[in-house]
Amino acid sequence: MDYSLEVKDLSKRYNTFALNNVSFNLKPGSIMGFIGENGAGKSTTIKSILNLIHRDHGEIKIFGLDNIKSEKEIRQNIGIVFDECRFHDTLYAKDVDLFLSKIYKNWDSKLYSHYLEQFKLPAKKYIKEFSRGMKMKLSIAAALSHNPQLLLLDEPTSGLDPIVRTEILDVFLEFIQDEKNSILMSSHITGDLEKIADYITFIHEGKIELSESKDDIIYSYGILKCKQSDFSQIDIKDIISYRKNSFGYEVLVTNKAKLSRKYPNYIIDSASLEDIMLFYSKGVQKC
Ligand SMILES: Nc1ncnc2c1ncn2[C@@H]1O[C@H](COP(=O)(O)OP(=O)(O)OP(=O)(O)O)[C@@H](O)[C@H]1O
Repeated sequence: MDYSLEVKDLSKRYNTFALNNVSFNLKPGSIMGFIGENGAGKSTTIKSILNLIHRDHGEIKIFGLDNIKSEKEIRQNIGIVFDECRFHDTLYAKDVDLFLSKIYKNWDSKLYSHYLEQFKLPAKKYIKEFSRGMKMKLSIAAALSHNPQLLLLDEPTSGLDPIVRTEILDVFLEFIQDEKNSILMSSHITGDLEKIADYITFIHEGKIELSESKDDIIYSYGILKCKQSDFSQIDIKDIISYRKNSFGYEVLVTNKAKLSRKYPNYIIDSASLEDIMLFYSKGVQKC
């Protein structure tokens, strides 16, 4: 199996929004960060992958199987975490064990207890008395304890402090160590993805702008800075997007190394994932 997840030409139209031929692939043994501004289409894509919403067009394969025809079989092998805890407030963490053992064939109560211990979650305390961080850790413990091969995570670390986030990111890194498992994780915390993701897929207004190795993106993208009077010297073909400020222009470019030679008089700084998102969202796009 070449890919754990293949999304091809996925389209979905709502009244005022459309996913437009979304395509990307996720390799086993890797983490893909799924980024984009609010309303870009991340959750709509993840819900389509899980067949929670009806798509208009496209094909989705998970472990090489069609996500609709083989939904039941696939679900047994996927761990899901949304940004809200899906367990009822009046349950104890230990009740989740009983409940999910009836749903998942490969449910591993020992592994679940191990995660409760690792995350310092009390087995006998109402979930309504858990903090947000505790609820997220409970969701992650539950998502991992039926030994899935794919984790689909929609903002799993939102609203959590850096210590809890680091703890959770370590668990995700451990999860993919066997080279069979993989993770698709949407997040606005691009710094987290810079730490753990192997690939980044960036969606903007329902369209995939890039889906590449994180290292290639960080190596290739840059921000060229020039004075207002020099802006016309920049070849329009080299401009992805630009922003004007009081000092001059900032231009998002790719192929930083080549352009540093082409424009030796201008500074080209490295671009972070946040910069890239910002330029696509707030900059003026030229090509
Ligand atoms: N059931 C629905 N009916 C109509 N429009 C919807 C529905 N669900 C989502 N949308 C719209 O689709 C667009 C994309 O929403 P989506 O939740 O996929 O974005 P997102 O990238 O996950 O955003 P966020 O980062 O804020 O979670 C938004 O404009 C949203 O209003």
